[in-house]
Amino acid sequence: MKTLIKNATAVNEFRISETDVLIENGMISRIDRDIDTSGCTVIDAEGKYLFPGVIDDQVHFREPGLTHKATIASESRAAIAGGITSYIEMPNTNPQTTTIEKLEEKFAIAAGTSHANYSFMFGGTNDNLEEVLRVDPKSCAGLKLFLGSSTGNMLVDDEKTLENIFSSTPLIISAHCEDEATIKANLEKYKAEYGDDIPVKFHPAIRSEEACYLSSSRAVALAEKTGARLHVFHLSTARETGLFRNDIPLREKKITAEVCIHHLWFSDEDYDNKGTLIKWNPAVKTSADRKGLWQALLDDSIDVIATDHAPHTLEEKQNVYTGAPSGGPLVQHALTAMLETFHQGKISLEKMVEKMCHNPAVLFQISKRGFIREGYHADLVLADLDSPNTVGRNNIWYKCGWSPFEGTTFRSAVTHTFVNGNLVFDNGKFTGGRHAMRLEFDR
Ligand SMILES: NC(=O)N[C@@H](CC(=O)O)C(=O)O
Repeated sequence: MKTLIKNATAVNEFRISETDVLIENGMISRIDRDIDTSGCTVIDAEGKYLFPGVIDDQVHFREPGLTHKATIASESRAAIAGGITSYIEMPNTNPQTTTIEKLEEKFAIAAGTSHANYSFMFGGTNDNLEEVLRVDPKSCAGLKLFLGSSTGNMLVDDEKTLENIFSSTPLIISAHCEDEATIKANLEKYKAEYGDDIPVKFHPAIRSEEACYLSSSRAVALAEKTGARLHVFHLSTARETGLFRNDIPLREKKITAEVCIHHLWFSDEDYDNKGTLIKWNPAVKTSADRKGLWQALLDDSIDVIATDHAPHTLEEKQNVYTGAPSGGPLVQHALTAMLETFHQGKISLEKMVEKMCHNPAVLFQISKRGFIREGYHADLVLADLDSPNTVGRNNIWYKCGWSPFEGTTFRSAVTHTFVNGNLVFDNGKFTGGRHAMRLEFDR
């Protein structure tokens, strides 16, 4: 079967050009103008933008064990509606992904239910170093370390263990960096004044800039000392961005950084209106922090944009501060939110594609994805940049049924998503059928 995407405006490898793209056997077989339509299913992409499928390097899909919040099936479906065709999922499930057996169980669930291409992070703990060292770097995306506590109680705080992990694993270490002692001391201070019902606007004072900087700078120093390959997840402060280099190409970096949609979009001015719905770890901080993150993204100190998609039920989120879990769902709206920032003049389409599609593939050495290239898997997204739509409960695909963007009108819409050459999302409808594959790595 041949599919031909006709007259698209492709954004790829720092160029924008009019082109046709021919798909055969799940792969991109030709990129050219005026490709012959005979024998092809033709997708008219006139006036639409074509991007490589987005690769999200940090999601929590809650399976196994937390399926009242989300499942691999439900969230990967929301992901393809949002143009995300591949994802890397985190180990803070129940049971945690801290043995090779548990890792393979997750791969089995994804093989049977995922709508988008998948891989997983192995979880490091204070006491599973031996198992970490058994993980084949080709078998999964990398090693996740929670250097600050968050959903799922996976804090790694034993200094000796950390140093051992950093100096011995060949895996890419992806770290959640927030200093636990600082957070605890801050929390006690606010609890003394407010009890459990702390106004959520103090979340960034509790999970403070200092907590982030202390932990990120320690992780970076440890990586420099040991030669470990470190990727710092979800930077949330301007100050942390100074820890990362932008004078060498990504392929040569041993220490890299990610920023998430919510830290680029929201600021502490939004707590009054959104409350615990925008309670994330690390916390959304000041507008000056947001500005610093944008600057670091554009000057390449930050390499990747991700979601940290972390759904909880609305009921859970509506608890008072200490009981409301941190995290929120984002995969369906990440690309349209970034396209909105393009409309606002904050980023070029080429840069957006670099940070959401190319760089996650390069950074994790994902085989044949992340670019529109002949011989690559046909993971592709078409978007209409002039199709205003408002996020509301009637058009949200997350199992939890809510979004921090509710009420927001985006000017752009994802119209078509292809996973491995198959049209899986077509003008607001899922076509049925699953065509996802396990991600492979060129390591
Ligand atoms: N980001 C969050 O606030 N929450 C995440 C965990 C995490 O990444 O910290 C979750 O799994 O709920």
